[in-house]
Amino acid sequence: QDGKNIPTQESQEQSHTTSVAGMVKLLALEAELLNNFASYANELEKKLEVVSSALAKMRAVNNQARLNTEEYLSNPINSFALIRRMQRDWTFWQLYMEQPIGEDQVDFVEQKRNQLPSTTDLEEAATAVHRIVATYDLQPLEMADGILNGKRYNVSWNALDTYALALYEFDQKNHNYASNWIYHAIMWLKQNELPEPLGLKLTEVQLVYVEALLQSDRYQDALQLLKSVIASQPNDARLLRRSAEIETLIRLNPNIKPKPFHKHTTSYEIGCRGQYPVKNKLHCTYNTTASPFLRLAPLKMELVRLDPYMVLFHDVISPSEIKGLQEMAAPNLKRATVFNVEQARNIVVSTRTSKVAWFTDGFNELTKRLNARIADMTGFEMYGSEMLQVMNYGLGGHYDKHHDYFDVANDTDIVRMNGNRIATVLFYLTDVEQGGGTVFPQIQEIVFPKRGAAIMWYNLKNDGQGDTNTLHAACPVIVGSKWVCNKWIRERHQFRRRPCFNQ
Ligand SMILES: O=C(O)CCC(=O)C(=O)O
Ligand SMILES: [Fe+2]
Repeated sequence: QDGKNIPTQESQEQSHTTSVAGMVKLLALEAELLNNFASYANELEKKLEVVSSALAKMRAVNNQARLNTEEYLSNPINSFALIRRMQRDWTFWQLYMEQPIGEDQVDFVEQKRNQLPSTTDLEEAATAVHRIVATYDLQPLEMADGILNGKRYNVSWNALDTYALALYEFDQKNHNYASNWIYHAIMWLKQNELPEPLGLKLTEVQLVYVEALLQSDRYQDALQLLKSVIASQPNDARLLRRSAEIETLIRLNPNIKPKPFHKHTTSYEIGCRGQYPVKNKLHCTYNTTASPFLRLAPLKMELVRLDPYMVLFHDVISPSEIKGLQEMAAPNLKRATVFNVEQARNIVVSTRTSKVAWFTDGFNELTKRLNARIADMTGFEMYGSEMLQVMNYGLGGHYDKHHDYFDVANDTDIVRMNGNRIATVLFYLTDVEQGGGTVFPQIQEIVFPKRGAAIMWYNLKNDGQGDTNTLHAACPVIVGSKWVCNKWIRERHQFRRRPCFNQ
Protein backbone atom coordinates (compact mmCIF):
# COMPACT_ATOMS: atom_id res chain seq x y z
CA GLN A 1 0.00 0.00 0.00
CA ASP A 2 1.01 3.55 -0.58
CA GLY A 3 2.29 5.66 2.22
CA LYS A 4 3.19 9.15 3.13
CA ASN A 5 5.99 11.09 1.63
CA ILE A 6 8.96 9.91 3.62
CA PRO A 7 11.98 10.30 1.36
CA THR A 8 14.31 7.36 1.62
CA GLN A 9 17.83 6.70 0.43
CA GLU A 10 16.55 4.71 -2.51
CA SER A 11 13.95 7.26 -3.52
CA GLN A 12 16.76 9.77 -4.08
CA GLU A 13 18.38 7.61 -6.74
CA GLN A 14 18.17 8.92 -10.27
CA SER A 15 16.27 5.99 -11.69
CA HIS A 16 16.31 7.31 -15.24
CA THR A 17 13.79 4.85 -16.64
CA THR A 18 10.88 5.70 -14.37
CA SER A 19 9.74 9.05 -15.70
CA VAL A 20 9.71 10.61 -19.15
CA ALA A 21 10.27 14.09 -17.67
CA GLY A 22 13.25 12.73 -15.74
CA MET A 23 14.82 11.33 -18.92
CA VAL A 24 14.87 14.74 -20.59
CA LYS A 25 18.18 15.56 -18.92
CA LEU A 26 19.74 12.46 -20.43
CA LEU A 27 19.22 13.91 -23.88
CA ALA A 28 20.88 17.17 -22.77
CA LEU A 29 23.79 15.15 -21.38
CA GLU A 30 24.01 13.18 -24.60
CA ALA A 31 24.25 16.46 -26.54
CA GLU A 32 27.12 17.56 -24.26
CA LEU A 33 28.92 14.27 -24.79
CA LEU A 34 28.48 14.58 -28.54
CA ASN A 35 29.92 18.10 -28.53
CA ASN A 36 32.85 16.73 -26.58
CA PHE A 37 33.19 13.91 -29.09
CA ALA A 38 33.22 16.52 -31.86
CA SER A 39 36.10 18.33 -30.10
CA TYR A 40 37.86 15.00 -29.91
CA ALA A 41 37.36 14.46 -33.63
CA ASN A 42 38.69 17.97 -34.17
CA GLU A 43 41.85 17.16 -32.21
CA LEU A 44 42.32 14.01 -34.26
CA GLU A 45 41.81 15.98 -37.45
CA LYS A 46 44.40 18.57 -36.46
CA LYS A 47 46.98 15.85 -35.90
CA LEU A 48 45.94 14.04 -39.04
CA GLU A 49 46.36 17.27 -40.98
CA VAL A 50 49.89 17.81 -39.60
CA VAL A 51 50.90 14.23 -40.39
CA SER A 52 49.32 14.10 -43.85
CA SER A 53 50.82 17.32 -45.13
CA ALA A 54 54.29 16.51 -43.76
CA LEU A 55 54.02 13.01 -45.17
CA ALA A 56 53.16 14.29 -48.65
CA LYS A 57 56.20 16.57 -48.73
CA MET A 58 58.58 13.98 -47.31
CA ARG A 59 57.32 11.34 -49.71
CA ALA A 60 57.80 13.66 -52.69
CA VAL A 61 61.44 14.25 -51.77
CA ASN A 62 62.09 10.55 -51.24
CA ASN A 63 60.36 9.51 -54.46
CA GLN A 64 62.29 12.09 -56.43
CA ALA A 65 65.58 10.92 -54.89
CA ARG A 66 64.91 7.29 -55.65
CA LEU A 67 64.40 7.99 -59.33
CA ASN A 68 68.18 8.37 -59.55
CA THR A 69 69.84 7.59 -56.27
CA GLU A 70 73.48 8.04 -57.28
CA GLU A 71 72.91 11.43 -58.80
CA TYR A 72 70.80 12.58 -55.85
CA LEU A 73 73.35 11.51 -53.25
CA SER A 74 76.32 12.95 -55.07
CA ASN A 75 75.01 16.46 -54.43
CA PRO A 76 76.17 17.65 -50.91
CA ILE A 77 72.98 19.64 -50.50
CA ASN A 78 71.03 16.41 -50.74
CA SER A 79 73.37 14.12 -48.84
CA PHE A 80 73.77 16.48 -45.91
CA ALA A 81 70.03 17.08 -45.73
CA LEU A 82 69.41 13.31 -45.76
CA ILE A 83 71.84 12.66 -42.93
CA ARG A 84 70.51 15.55 -40.90
CA ARG A 85 66.82 14.78 -41.27
CA MET A 86 67.24 11.12 -40.61
CA GLN A 87 69.32 11.79 -37.54
CA ARG A 88 67.02 14.45 -36.09
CA ASP A 89 63.56 14.55 -37.59
CA TRP A 90 62.46 11.04 -36.83
CA THR A 91 63.09 11.60 -33.13
CA PHE A 92 60.70 14.52 -33.26
CA TRP A 93 58.17 12.60 -35.29
CA GLN A 94 58.35 9.72 -32.86
CA LEU A 95 57.67 12.05 -29.93
CA TYR A 96 54.86 13.68 -31.87
CA MET A 97 53.31 10.30 -32.62
CA GLU A 98 53.53 9.37 -28.96
CA GLN A 99 51.69 12.46 -27.82
CA PRO A 100 48.22 11.42 -26.66
CA ILE A 101 45.32 13.03 -28.48
CA GLY A 102 42.23 14.55 -26.91
CA GLU A 103 43.10 13.83 -23.29
CA ASP A 104 40.83 16.66 -22.15
CA GLN A 105 37.96 15.10 -24.02
CA VAL A 106 38.72 11.72 -22.49
CA ASP A 107 38.68 13.31 -19.03
CA PHE A 108 35.37 14.97 -19.82
CA VAL A 109 33.72 11.62 -20.47
CA GLU A 110 35.22 10.22 -17.28
CA GLN A 111 33.81 13.19 -15.36
CA LYS A 112 30.31 12.62 -16.72
CA ARG A 113 30.33 8.92 -16.03
CA ASN A 114 28.37 9.21 -12.77
CA GLN A 115 25.55 10.99 -14.59
CA LEU A 116 25.18 8.18 -17.09
CA PRO A 117 22.61 5.44 -16.59
CA SER A 118 23.86 2.64 -14.36
CA THR A 119 23.56 -1.11 -14.83
CA THR A 120 20.52 -0.87 -12.55
CA ASP A 121 18.97 1.66 -14.93
CA LEU A 122 19.57 -0.65 -17.86
CA GLU A 123 18.07 -3.56 -15.97
CA GLU A 124 15.04 -1.44 -15.08
CA ALA A 125 14.68 -0.43 -18.71
CA ALA A 126 14.86 -4.07 -19.85
CA THR A 127 12.32 -5.03 -17.18
CA ALA A 128 10.04 -2.29 -18.51
CA VAL A 129 10.33 -3.55 -22.09
CA HIS A 130 9.52 -7.06 -20.89
CA ARG A 131 6.47 -5.66 -19.08
CA ILE A 132 5.20 -3.97 -22.24
CA VAL A 133 5.75 -7.05 -24.41
CA ALA A 134 4.20 -9.45 -21.88
CA THR A 135 1.22 -7.31 -20.88
CA TYR A 136 0.18 -6.43 -24.41
CA ASP A 137 1.40 -9.68 -26.00
CA LEU A 138 3.55 -7.82 -28.54
CA GLN A 139 5.78 -9.62 -31.02
CA PRO A 140 9.43 -8.92 -30.17
CA LEU A 141 10.43 -8.90 -33.85
CA GLU A 142 7.77 -6.32 -34.69
CA MET A 143 8.67 -4.22 -31.69
CA ALA A 144 12.35 -4.23 -32.72
CA ASP A 145 11.27 -2.80 -36.07
CA GLY A 146 9.26 -0.05 -34.41
CA ILE A 147 5.81 -1.63 -34.73
CA LEU A 148 3.99 -1.16 -31.43
CA ASN A 149 0.64 -2.86 -31.11
CA GLY A 150 0.19 -2.77 -34.87
CA LYS A 151 1.17 0.88 -35.27
CA ARG A 152 4.38 1.64 -37.14
CA TYR A 153 6.77 4.22 -35.76
CA ASN A 154 9.76 5.31 -37.78
CA VAL A 155 12.34 4.02 -35.27
CA SER A 156 13.99 0.68 -34.63
CA TRP A 157 16.48 -1.17 -32.48
CA ASN A 158 19.95 -2.35 -33.49
CA ALA A 159 21.66 -5.60 -32.56
CA LEU A 160 23.13 -4.09 -29.39
CA ASP A 161 19.66 -3.14 -28.18
CA THR A 162 18.04 -6.49 -28.82
CA TYR A 163 21.09 -8.45 -27.64
CA ALA A 164 20.98 -6.53 -24.33
CA LEU A 165 17.30 -7.46 -24.02
CA ALA A 166 18.16 -11.06 -24.89
CA LEU A 167 20.79 -11.30 -22.16
CA TYR A 168 18.38 -9.82 -19.63
CA GLU A 169 15.67 -12.33 -20.56
CA PHE A 170 18.20 -15.15 -20.56
CA ASP A 171 19.24 -14.26 -17.00
CA GLN A 172 15.57 -14.12 -16.03
CA LYS A 173 15.21 -17.63 -17.48
CA ASN A 174 12.69 -16.34 -20.03
CA HIS A 175 14.41 -18.30 -22.75
CA ASN A 176 11.65 -17.91 -25.25
CA TYR A 177 11.80 -14.12 -25.15
CA ALA A 178 15.60 -14.36 -25.15
CA SER A 179 15.47 -16.43 -28.36
CA ASN A 180 13.24 -13.87 -30.05
CA TRP A 181 15.54 -10.96 -29.25
CA ILE A 182 18.67 -12.91 -30.23
CA TYR A 183 17.12 -13.87 -33.53
CA HIS A 184 16.66 -10.18 -34.27
CA ALA A 185 20.25 -9.40 -33.21
CA ILE A 186 21.63 -12.08 -35.55
CA MET A 187 19.56 -10.90 -38.51
CA TRP A 188 20.61 -7.32 -37.86
CA LEU A 189 24.30 -8.21 -37.63
CA LYS A 190 24.12 -10.05 -40.94
CA GLN A 191 22.89 -6.90 -42.68
CA ASN A 192 24.46 -4.02 -40.80
CA GLU A 193 27.71 -2.97 -39.22
CA LEU A 194 28.52 -1.52 -35.83
CA PRO A 195 31.35 0.98 -35.24
CA GLU A 196 34.50 -0.84 -34.23
CA PRO A 197 34.69 -0.43 -30.45
CA LEU A 198 31.05 -1.50 -30.06
CA GLY A 199 31.64 -4.60 -32.14
CA LEU A 200 29.55 -7.60 -31.34
CA LYS A 201 30.80 -10.94 -32.61
CA LEU A 202 28.20 -12.79 -34.60
CA THR A 203 29.48 -16.14 -33.31
CA GLU A 204 29.20 -14.99 -29.70
CA VAL A 205 25.57 -14.09 -30.27
CA GLN A 206 24.94 -17.36 -32.09
CA LEU A 207 26.42 -19.38 -29.24
CA VAL A 208 24.11 -17.68 -26.72
CA TYR A 209 21.29 -18.50 -29.12
CA VAL A 210 22.34 -22.16 -29.06
CA GLU A 211 22.10 -22.16 -25.26
CA ALA A 212 18.73 -20.37 -25.25
CA LEU A 213 17.36 -22.93 -27.74
CA LEU A 214 18.61 -25.78 -25.56
CA GLN A 215 16.86 -24.24 -22.55
CA SER A 216 13.61 -24.32 -24.52
CA ASP A 217 14.28 -28.00 -25.38
CA ARG A 218 14.79 -27.11 -29.04
CA TYR A 219 17.73 -29.54 -29.31
CA GLN A 220 17.64 -30.04 -33.07
CA ASP A 221 17.53 -26.30 -33.77
CA ALA A 222 20.40 -25.77 -31.34
CA LEU A 223 22.50 -28.49 -32.97
CA GLN A 224 21.86 -27.22 -36.47
CA LEU A 225 22.86 -23.69 -35.49
CA LEU A 226 25.98 -24.87 -33.66
CA LYS A 227 27.01 -26.91 -36.71
CA SER A 228 26.77 -23.80 -38.87
CA VAL A 229 29.01 -21.94 -36.43
CA ILE A 230 31.47 -24.85 -36.48
CA ALA A 231 31.54 -24.73 -40.27
CA SER A 232 33.07 -21.27 -40.05
CA GLN A 233 35.61 -22.25 -37.37
CA PRO A 234 36.11 -26.01 -37.73
CA ASN A 235 39.06 -26.25 -35.34
CA ASP A 236 37.48 -24.80 -32.23
CA ALA A 237 37.65 -27.70 -29.77
CA ARG A 238 35.17 -26.11 -27.36
CA LEU A 239 32.49 -25.94 -30.05
CA LEU A 240 33.17 -29.51 -31.19
CA ARG A 241 32.78 -30.75 -27.64
CA ARG A 242 29.52 -28.81 -27.17
CA SER A 243 28.13 -30.29 -30.36
CA ALA A 244 29.00 -33.80 -29.17
CA GLU A 245 27.22 -33.05 -25.89
CA ILE A 246 24.09 -31.91 -27.69
CA GLU A 247 24.13 -35.03 -29.86
CA THR A 248 24.26 -37.08 -26.68
CA LEU A 249 21.33 -35.14 -25.23
CA ILE A 250 19.34 -35.89 -28.37
CA ARG A 251 20.20 -39.60 -28.14
CA LEU A 252 19.16 -39.69 -24.50
CA ASN A 253 15.89 -37.79 -25.09
CA PRO A 254 14.82 -38.84 -28.57
CA ASN A 255 11.18 -37.85 -28.10
CA ILE A 256 11.68 -34.49 -26.55
CA LYS A 257 9.44 -31.71 -27.88
CA PRO A 258 10.10 -27.97 -27.69
CA LYS A 259 8.69 -26.51 -24.48
CA PRO A 260 5.34 -24.97 -25.38
CA PHE A 261 5.12 -21.25 -24.85
CA HIS A 262 1.74 -20.31 -23.57
CA LYS A 263 0.86 -17.80 -20.99
CA HIS A 264 -2.39 -17.64 -19.14
CA THR A 265 -4.02 -14.27 -19.88
CA THR A 266 -5.21 -12.51 -16.75
CA SER A 267 -8.17 -10.18 -16.31
CA TYR A 268 -5.63 -7.42 -15.72
CA GLU A 269 -4.02 -8.02 -19.11
CA ILE A 270 -7.34 -8.29 -20.93
CA GLY A 271 -8.31 -4.96 -19.35
CA CYS A 272 -5.06 -3.22 -20.22
CA ARG A 273 -5.50 -4.35 -23.84
CA GLY A 274 -8.95 -2.76 -23.88
CA GLN A 275 -10.68 -6.11 -24.35
CA TYR A 276 -13.30 -6.10 -21.58
CA PRO A 277 -16.83 -6.61 -22.86
CA VAL A 278 -18.45 -3.28 -23.74
CA LYS A 279 -20.92 -2.01 -21.16
CA ASN A 280 -23.89 0.24 -21.56
CA LYS A 281 -23.27 3.71 -20.29
CA LEU A 282 -25.17 4.32 -17.08
CA HIS A 283 -25.74 7.99 -17.47
CA CYS A 284 -24.10 11.34 -17.93
CA THR A 285 -25.20 14.35 -16.03
CA TYR A 286 -24.20 17.74 -14.79
CA ASN A 287 -23.28 17.74 -11.14
CA THR A 288 -24.87 20.84 -9.67
CA THR A 289 -25.58 19.55 -6.19
CA ALA A 290 -22.37 18.54 -4.44
CA SER A 291 -21.71 22.15 -3.45
CA PRO A 292 -23.34 25.57 -3.86
CA PHE A 293 -20.60 26.53 -6.31
CA LEU A 294 -21.66 23.82 -8.74
CA ARG A 295 -25.04 25.45 -9.26
CA LEU A 296 -23.09 28.17 -11.05
CA ALA A 297 -20.49 25.95 -12.70
CA PRO A 298 -21.81 22.45 -13.19
CA LEU A 299 -19.35 19.60 -13.74
CA LYS A 300 -19.69 17.16 -16.62
CA MET A 301 -20.04 13.92 -14.79
CA GLU A 302 -20.43 10.36 -16.04
CA LEU A 303 -21.51 7.62 -13.69
CA VAL A 304 -19.26 4.63 -14.38
CA ARG A 305 -20.85 2.31 -11.82
CA LEU A 306 -22.62 2.35 -8.50
CA ASP A 307 -20.84 -0.40 -6.60
CA PRO A 308 -18.11 0.46 -5.99
CA TYR A 309 -19.20 4.00 -6.68
CA MET A 310 -17.15 5.39 -9.52
CA VAL A 311 -17.60 8.55 -11.57
CA LEU A 312 -15.70 10.11 -14.42
CA PHE A 313 -15.49 13.90 -14.80
CA HIS A 314 -14.74 15.50 -18.12
CA ASP A 315 -12.87 18.78 -18.63
CA VAL A 316 -12.48 19.24 -14.93
CA ILE A 317 -8.96 20.66 -15.03
CA SER A 318 -7.88 23.26 -17.58
CA PRO A 319 -4.84 23.20 -19.88
CA SER A 320 -3.26 26.10 -18.01
CA GLU A 321 -3.80 24.37 -14.66
CA ILE A 322 -2.21 21.23 -16.12
CA LYS A 323 0.76 23.22 -17.33
CA GLY A 324 1.06 24.79 -13.88
CA LEU A 325 1.11 21.40 -12.16
CA GLN A 326 3.69 20.00 -14.57
CA GLU A 327 5.97 22.98 -14.13
CA MET A 328 5.71 22.78 -10.35
CA ALA A 329 6.38 19.06 -10.35
CA ALA A 330 9.06 18.59 -13.02
CA PRO A 331 12.05 19.82 -10.95
CA ASN A 332 10.87 17.93 -7.85
CA LEU A 333 10.06 14.51 -9.26
CA LYS A 334 11.34 11.67 -7.08
CA ARG A 335 10.95 7.96 -7.59
CA ALA A 336 7.55 6.90 -6.21
CA THR A 337 7.60 4.53 -3.28
CA VAL A 338 5.21 2.13 -1.63
CA PHE A 339 4.67 1.73 2.11
CA ASN A 340 6.15 -1.51 3.36
CA VAL A 341 4.41 -2.88 6.44
CA GLU A 342 7.28 -5.09 7.66
CA GLN A 343 9.84 -2.32 7.37
CA ALA A 344 7.34 0.37 8.44
CA ARG A 345 8.70 2.75 5.81
CA ASN A 346 8.37 3.68 2.17
CA ILE A 347 10.53 1.72 -0.21
CA VAL A 348 11.32 1.73 -3.92
CA VAL A 349 9.74 -1.26 -5.64
CA SER A 350 9.56 -2.55 -9.18
CA THR A 351 5.78 -2.76 -8.85
CA ARG A 352 5.44 1.02 -8.94
CA THR A 353 7.57 2.72 -11.56
CA SER A 354 6.88 6.41 -11.79
CA LYS A 355 8.13 9.64 -10.32
CA VAL A 356 6.08 11.82 -8.07
CA ALA A 357 6.08 15.26 -6.46
CA TRP A 358 3.84 16.08 -3.48
CA PHE A 359 2.21 19.43 -2.72
CA THR A 360 0.51 20.61 0.44
CA ASP A 361 -3.02 21.98 0.08
CA GLY A 362 -1.86 25.54 0.66
CA PHE A 363 1.29 25.30 -1.44
CA ASN A 364 0.07 27.96 -3.88
CA GLU A 365 -3.07 29.39 -5.49
CA LEU A 366 -3.27 26.45 -7.88
CA THR A 367 -3.21 23.77 -5.19
CA LYS A 368 -5.80 25.74 -3.18
CA ARG A 369 -8.01 25.98 -6.23
CA LEU A 370 -7.68 22.29 -7.10
CA ASN A 371 -8.39 21.17 -3.57
CA ALA A 372 -11.51 23.33 -3.54
CA ARG A 373 -12.50 21.73 -6.82
CA ILE A 374 -11.98 18.23 -5.45
CA ALA A 375 -14.20 19.16 -2.53
CA ASP A 376 -16.83 20.35 -5.03
CA MET A 377 -16.49 17.23 -7.14
CA THR A 378 -16.74 14.78 -4.29
CA GLY A 379 -18.61 16.55 -1.56
CA PHE A 380 -15.83 15.54 0.81
CA GLU A 381 -13.99 17.64 3.34
CA MET A 382 -10.35 18.05 2.34
CA TYR A 383 -9.08 18.66 5.86
CA GLY A 384 -7.01 15.70 7.07
CA SER A 385 -6.51 14.28 3.57
CA GLU A 386 -3.20 13.61 1.90
CA MET A 387 -1.21 16.02 -0.18
CA LEU A 388 -1.76 16.33 -3.92
CA GLN A 389 0.52 14.05 -5.88
CA VAL A 390 1.68 14.85 -9.38
CA MET A 391 3.04 11.80 -11.13
CA ASN A 392 4.85 11.14 -14.37
CA TYR A 393 5.39 7.65 -15.72
CA GLY A 394 8.40 6.60 -17.79
CA LEU A 395 9.38 3.67 -20.02
CA GLY A 396 6.75 0.97 -19.52
CA GLY A 397 5.72 2.87 -16.36
CA HIS A 398 3.05 1.12 -14.34
CA TYR A 399 1.61 0.58 -10.89
CA ASP A 400 0.85 -3.04 -10.16
CA LYS A 401 -2.49 -4.18 -8.76
CA HIS A 402 -3.19 -2.62 -5.38
CA HIS A 403 -5.86 -1.10 -3.16
CA ASP A 404 -5.53 2.51 -2.17
CA TYR A 405 -7.03 1.79 1.28
CA PHE A 406 -4.84 0.57 4.09
CA ASP A 407 -5.26 -2.90 5.40
CA VAL A 408 -6.53 -1.91 8.86
CA ALA A 409 -5.13 -5.01 10.55
CA ASN A 410 -1.61 -4.04 9.53
CA ASP A 411 -1.60 -0.27 9.35
CA THR A 412 -3.49 0.78 12.44
CA ASP A 413 -1.15 3.72 13.18
CA ILE A 414 -1.64 5.23 9.78
CA VAL A 415 -5.36 4.75 9.82
CA ARG A 416 -5.72 6.09 13.37
CA MET A 417 -4.33 9.49 12.38
CA ASN A 418 -6.87 10.60 9.80
CA GLY A 419 -8.79 7.46 9.04
CA ASN A 420 -8.53 5.24 6.01
CA ARG A 421 -8.55 6.39 2.38
CA ILE A 422 -12.24 6.77 1.80
CA ALA A 423 -11.94 7.88 -1.83
CA THR A 424 -9.42 8.45 -4.58
CA VAL A 425 -9.51 11.24 -7.14
CA LEU A 426 -7.24 10.78 -10.14
CA PHE A 427 -6.83 13.60 -12.68
CA TYR A 428 -5.46 12.73 -16.10
CA LEU A 429 -3.14 15.53 -17.15
CA THR A 430 -2.25 14.01 -20.53
CA ASP A 431 -3.61 11.73 -23.18
CA VAL A 432 -1.54 8.59 -23.54
CA GLU A 433 -1.03 7.45 -27.12
CA GLN A 434 -0.89 3.74 -26.26
CA GLY A 435 -1.36 1.86 -22.98
CA GLY A 436 -1.41 3.45 -19.53
CA GLY A 437 -5.06 2.78 -18.64
CA THR A 438 -6.31 2.59 -15.07
CA VAL A 439 -7.71 -0.91 -14.79
CA PHE A 440 -10.00 -2.50 -12.18
CA PRO A 441 -9.62 -6.23 -12.92
CA GLN A 442 -12.16 -7.53 -10.37
CA ILE A 443 -15.00 -5.52 -11.82
CA GLN A 444 -13.70 -5.38 -15.40
CA GLU A 445 -13.50 -1.61 -15.67
CA ILE A 446 -10.82 0.30 -17.52
CA VAL A 447 -10.41 4.03 -17.83
CA PHE A 448 -7.97 5.31 -20.43
CA PRO A 449 -6.27 8.62 -19.69
CA LYS A 450 -7.99 11.61 -21.25
CA ARG A 451 -6.36 14.97 -20.81
CA GLY A 452 -8.46 17.12 -18.46
CA ALA A 453 -10.62 14.26 -17.15
CA ALA A 454 -10.67 12.81 -13.65
CA ILE A 455 -11.95 9.62 -12.14
CA MET A 456 -13.19 9.32 -8.58
CA TRP A 457 -14.10 6.18 -6.72
CA TYR A 458 -14.92 5.13 -3.16
CA ASN A 459 -12.41 2.72 -1.67
CA LEU A 460 -14.45 1.79 1.39
CA LYS A 461 -17.75 0.08 1.79
CA ASN A 462 -20.51 1.69 3.84
CA ASP A 463 -19.31 -0.04 6.98
CA GLY A 464 -15.85 1.47 6.52
CA GLN A 465 -14.22 -1.80 5.45
CA GLY A 466 -11.98 -1.73 2.39
CA ASP A 467 -13.86 -2.72 -0.76
CA THR A 468 -11.75 -5.43 -2.40
CA ASN A 469 -13.48 -4.72 -5.72
CA THR A 470 -11.54 -1.47 -5.91
CA LEU A 471 -8.38 -3.42 -6.70
CA HIS A 472 -6.77 -1.47 -9.52
CA ALA A 473 -3.56 -0.89 -11.43
CA ALA A 474 -1.94 1.54 -13.79
CA CYS A 475 -1.31 -0.48 -16.97
CA PRO A 476 2.17 -0.11 -18.47
CA VAL A 477 2.52 2.86 -20.78
CA ILE A 478 3.41 1.76 -24.31
CA VAL A 479 3.79 5.14 -26.01
CA GLY A 480 3.34 8.46 -24.25
CA SER A 481 4.28 10.56 -21.27
CA LYS A 482 1.53 9.84 -18.76
CA TRP A 483 0.97 12.55 -16.19
CA VAL A 484 -1.63 12.19 -13.45
CA CYS A 485 -2.46 14.04 -10.28
CA ASN A 486 -4.12 12.23 -7.45
CA LYS A 487 -5.66 12.91 -4.11
CA TRP A 488 -6.28 10.32 -1.43
CA ILE A 489 -9.15 11.50 0.71
CA ARG A 490 -9.19 10.38 4.33
CA GLU A 491 -12.22 9.30 6.28
CA ARG A 492 -11.81 10.88 9.72
CA HIS A 493 -12.98 14.40 8.99
CA GLN A 494 -15.98 13.49 6.87
CA PHE A 495 -18.48 13.13 9.74
CA ARG A 496 -20.07 16.51 9.07
CA ARG A 497 -20.39 15.97 5.33
CA ARG A 498 -21.09 12.26 5.41
CA PRO A 499 -22.77 11.68 8.74
CA CYS A 500 -24.23 8.34 7.75
CA PHE A 501 -21.26 6.87 5.93
CA ASN A 502 -19.90 4.84 8.83
CA GLN A 503 -22.73 2.68 9.96
O1 LIG B 1 -1.97 6.17 -12.68
C1 LIG B 1 -2.96 5.46 -12.58
O2 LIG B 1 -3.65 5.17 -13.56
C2 LIG B 1 -3.34 4.89 -11.25
C3 LIG B 1 -2.50 5.39 -10.14
C4 LIG B 1 -2.83 4.79 -8.83
O3 LIG B 1 -3.53 3.84 -8.73
C5 LIG B 1 -2.29 5.35 -7.61
O4 LIG B 1 -1.42 6.22 -7.69
O5 LIG B 1 -2.71 4.92 -6.51
FE1 LIG C 1 -4.08 3.48 -6.64
